[in-house]
Amino acid sequence: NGNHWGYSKENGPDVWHKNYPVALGSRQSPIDIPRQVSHDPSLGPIVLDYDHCTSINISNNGHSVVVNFDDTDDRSVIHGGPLENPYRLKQFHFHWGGKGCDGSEHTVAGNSYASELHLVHWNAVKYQSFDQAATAPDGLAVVGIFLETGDDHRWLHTITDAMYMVKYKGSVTDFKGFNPKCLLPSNLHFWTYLGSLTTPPLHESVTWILLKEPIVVSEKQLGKFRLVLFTGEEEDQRLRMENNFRTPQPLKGRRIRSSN
Ligand SMILES: COc1ccc(/C(C)=C/C(=O)O)cc1
Ligand SMILES: [Zn+2]
Repeated sequence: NGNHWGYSKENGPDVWHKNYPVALGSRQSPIDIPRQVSHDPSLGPIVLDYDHCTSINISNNGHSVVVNFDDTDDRSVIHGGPLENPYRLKQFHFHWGGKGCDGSEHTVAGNSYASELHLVHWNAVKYQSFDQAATAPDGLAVVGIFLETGDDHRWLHTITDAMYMVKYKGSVTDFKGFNPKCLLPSNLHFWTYLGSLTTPPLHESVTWILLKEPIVVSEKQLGKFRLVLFTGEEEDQRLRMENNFRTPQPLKGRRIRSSN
């Protein structure tokens, strides 16, 4: 409908609760990760089995740039850590800021990063579809990876080179043979807590697994994210896609656990 949600003053995170009252719920994301988090020795390592993953396409959904995967079987799953089942990789996408500004969603001791990558997975053991899992309290698992600026990232160019193909909202283009394992930091130590999607419908269905170690990308590579537009080719307004992040939400008594 007309006033579809977005990231501007009129349709952004501060007014999402009008159409999505769960925005004021008890397990919303993102959150700030405090300096001291309880270490849980019973938390095993997170395992990402992406060796046979099948990327399909890259698209601009008007809110982010999304790489979609074939999730018709268990070819790419994560398991371990806080998870009781394997969760299937569905898609990954990014959140970022404006030029020279930070754009992560989660913060660490009040500090933001330049950008944040979300790898979205769903519990295909308990649920028949992603949409069904997306509304269940243990339906989704999202791995969050912080991006900080520095040298060029060796593999990110395959994604940033495809950005000009998805400049406009609603555009999609083939994107095969990409394995997101190349976007992981060397160390998989993580924080984990129960939260939600960070965009509408904001379902409280996500087990968050946030990696402590950021990956490094260059300002030039991040700049290519900002060539993408929120708006469609047919719209007269051309709005650069940037600052597509929600700010930290109240913890409301939730426990955050730390792996090693
Ligand atoms: C069922 O509709 C959905 C729409 C968006 C999403 C995600 C994956 C949102 C987010 O990344 O915050 C899930 C389901
Ligand atoms: Zn996200």
